Amino acid sequence: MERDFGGFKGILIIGLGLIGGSLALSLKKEGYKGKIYGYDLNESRIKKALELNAIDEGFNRLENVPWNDIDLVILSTPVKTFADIANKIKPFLKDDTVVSDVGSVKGDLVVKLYEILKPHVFVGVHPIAGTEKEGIENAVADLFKNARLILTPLGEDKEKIEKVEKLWKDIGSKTEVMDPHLHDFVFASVSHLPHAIAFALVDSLITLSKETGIDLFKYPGGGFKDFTRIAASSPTIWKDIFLENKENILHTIDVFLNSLEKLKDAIKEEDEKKILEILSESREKRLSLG
Ligand SMILES: NC(=O)c1ccc[n+]([C@@H]2O[C@H](COP(=O)([O-])OP(=O)(O)OC[C@H]3O[C@@H](n4cnc5c(N)ncnc54)[C@H](O)[C@@H]3O)[C@@H](O)[C@H]2O)c1
Ligand SMILES: O=C(O)C(=O)C[C@]1(C(=O)O)C=C[C@@H](O)C=C1
Repeated sequence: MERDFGGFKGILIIGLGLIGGSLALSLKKEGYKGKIYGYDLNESRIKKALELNAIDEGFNRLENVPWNDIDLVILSTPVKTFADIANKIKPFLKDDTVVSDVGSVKGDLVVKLYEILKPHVFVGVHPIAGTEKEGIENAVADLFKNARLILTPLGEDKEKIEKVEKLWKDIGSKTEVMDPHLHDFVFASVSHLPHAIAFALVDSLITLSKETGIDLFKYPGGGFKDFTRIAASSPTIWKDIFLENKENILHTIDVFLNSLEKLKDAIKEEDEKKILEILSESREKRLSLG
């Protein structure tokens, strides 16, 4: 099929961070011929995006954006800013302009965005790719190649939804449609909980270091570093994700605490059979992931 990136002629990326920047670089690298505009509150991000040739023009005031040239807007800021941005851009949008996002939370948030933005079409998107780094200075042009991408569309405008899907397919993503609330349970489990645990694990070592006066951070080997890479992620991005997907995250944390208690009890009781059972089952599951 022809690579037309959904046929969009002008794309505005709001938030020139790791993900917005990587999307702009991917589009350029894969041969997107339309114009890419960037908007960010942080002027240094705009400057960097222009230096990297990730965008054609950059703005830090919405009034200055050439709205008549834009038929797709992609929100790529922290998720708790989305509703406010949607309200602010709505008066500027052309009738047929589509709004989409890359946020890590969908659920009630995309329902809210759909309501704010209608009659414009809003298509929720979540690329399952990223790193612990932030900002366009750390953007990666191949980030979305062969990566899973979840679409959580609402409404009936199949044509516009397919255009958004085509754009991501043309930069190499493997797309899949999911109910937005199911999405939030799934990614609370496989992404948000691991981040919460990684942050909490580092916090535990801070506490133990303070309690003992021993700087435990002098000693980590590969295990601790592998396990906690994601605790170096942006606090602002993750604060917003935790709050916006609160109920699912609270539930997954409870389940995790139960698992930890189960292991703790087996260790306390020196129940070798139980310990082996827990570790073997987990190991097998982890090995099956490759
Ligand atoms: N980092 C990941 O691994 C990852 C993966 C998939 C999806 N996401 C999602 O992508 C989105 C962006 O994350 P990121 O990692 O690129 O973050 P980032 O911190 O690298 O970039 C966010 C950018 O948004 C800008 N910004 C913040 N508030 C703004 C506002 N109100 N108006 C305009 N610009 C504003 C910041 O200046 C920054 O340049 C988030 O919604 C996040 O949940 C992140
Ligand atoms: O690899 C990482 O650093 C990531 O955290 C990427 C990751 C993930 O949890 O897998 C983080 C948030 C997203 O919304 C999607 C992907």
